[in-house]
Amino acid sequence: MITMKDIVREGHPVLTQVAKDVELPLNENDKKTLEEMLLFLKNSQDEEIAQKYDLRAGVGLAAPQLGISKRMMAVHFQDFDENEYSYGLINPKIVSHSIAQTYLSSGEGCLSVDREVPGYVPRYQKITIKATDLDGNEVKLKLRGYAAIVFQHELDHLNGVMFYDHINKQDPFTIPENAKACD
Ligand SMILES: O=C(O)C[C@@H](Cc1ccccc1)[C@H](O)SCc1ccccc1
Ligand code: NI
Repeated sequence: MITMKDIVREGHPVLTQVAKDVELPLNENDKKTLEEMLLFLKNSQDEEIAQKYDLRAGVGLAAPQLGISKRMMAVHFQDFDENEYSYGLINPKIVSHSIAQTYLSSGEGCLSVDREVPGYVPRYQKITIKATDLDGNEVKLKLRGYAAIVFQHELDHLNGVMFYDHINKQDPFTIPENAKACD
């Protein structure tokens, strides 16, 4: 099972590389890795398991965070309207997005960053993502608000971008242009 020792931390070059497309159909090794990533998120949100294995709660995980420079990501969370999202995705891409932006008023964190980095992280308010899921099906997801933020955070990892790269250097708490807080 994946634990925190398997998650690479900032400074590791893989976190700033653009990950490579994954060959389809998924080979056994990549499928196992992606299933393990989804299981890690579920374990990290289970109080007993998280305490037993000292896991930091996570709602998303990207393969580069395991030192694997491949375009695979997992998400497991409920949004503020209790819609559930639980996916292992391969070669995800944003096919359309709003001009309007959003952000979390609490800022963002990252399982690969062992420090607080205060500031607003501007993200698209609405995105449409296309990807292949763990069963080999093409999925098209229309996301907004918190769900859009989580997916964009993970997609950034596939492009070697960290959440703090988006924070305004002059004033971290500048409200992003045409943006509304999502929480
Ligand atoms: O490091 C990661 O990629 C996982 C992040 C994803 C994330 C961070 C901020 C905002 C949206 C997604 C972790 O989930 S950070 C810990 C966390 C846990 C619960 C809720 C939000 C953030
Ligand atoms: Ni992260």
